[in-house]
Amino acid sequence: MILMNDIIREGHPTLRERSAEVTFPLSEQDKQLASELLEYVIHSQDDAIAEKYGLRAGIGLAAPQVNQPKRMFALHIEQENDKDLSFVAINPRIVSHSVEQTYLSTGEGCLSVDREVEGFVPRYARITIKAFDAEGNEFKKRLKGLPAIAFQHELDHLNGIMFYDHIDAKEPYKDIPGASPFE
Ligand SMILES: O=CN(O)CCNC(=O)c1cccc(Cl)c1Cl
Ligand code: NI
Repeated sequence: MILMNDIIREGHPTLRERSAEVTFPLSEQDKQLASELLEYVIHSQDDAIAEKYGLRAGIGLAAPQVNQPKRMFALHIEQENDKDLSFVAINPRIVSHSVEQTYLSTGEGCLSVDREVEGFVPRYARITIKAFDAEGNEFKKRLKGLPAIAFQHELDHLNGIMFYDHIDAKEPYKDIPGASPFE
């Protein structure tokens, strides 16, 4: 299982690389990686397991964060209407997006960043994505709210982008035109 000391931190060059497309059928290693990424985010949100293994909570985890520069990440977001969002996205891409932007009013955090970086991170408010599952089946989703924000945070990791790259250093809380905050 993935533990905190498997997660690389800012300064490690892999975090600034563009990850490579995954080829199908997945190798056994890539299948294992995909399931371990999802397992990490699920475990990290279980207080008992997180405490037992010293896991810092996350709603997503990208392969480059465990020094595997491959285009895959996992998301696990429990939603009120218990329509949990829980999946691995392989070779993910945004196929369309709203003009409207949003941002998390609390800002974003990252397991690869051992410090608070304050400020609004502008994200597309709504996105249509396509990706493959571990069996090679392509799927399409329309996301908004936290799922949309998290998907963009993870996709950035596959392109060597960190969340704070989007924060206006001079005015971290600068109003983002036409954006409604996601509270
Ligand atoms: O790349 C994934 N991580 O670094 C996991 C830790 N960060 C989070 O769970 C997190 C926290 C706040 C906002 C967003 Cl969008 C995300 Cl993703
Ligand atoms: Ni991150």
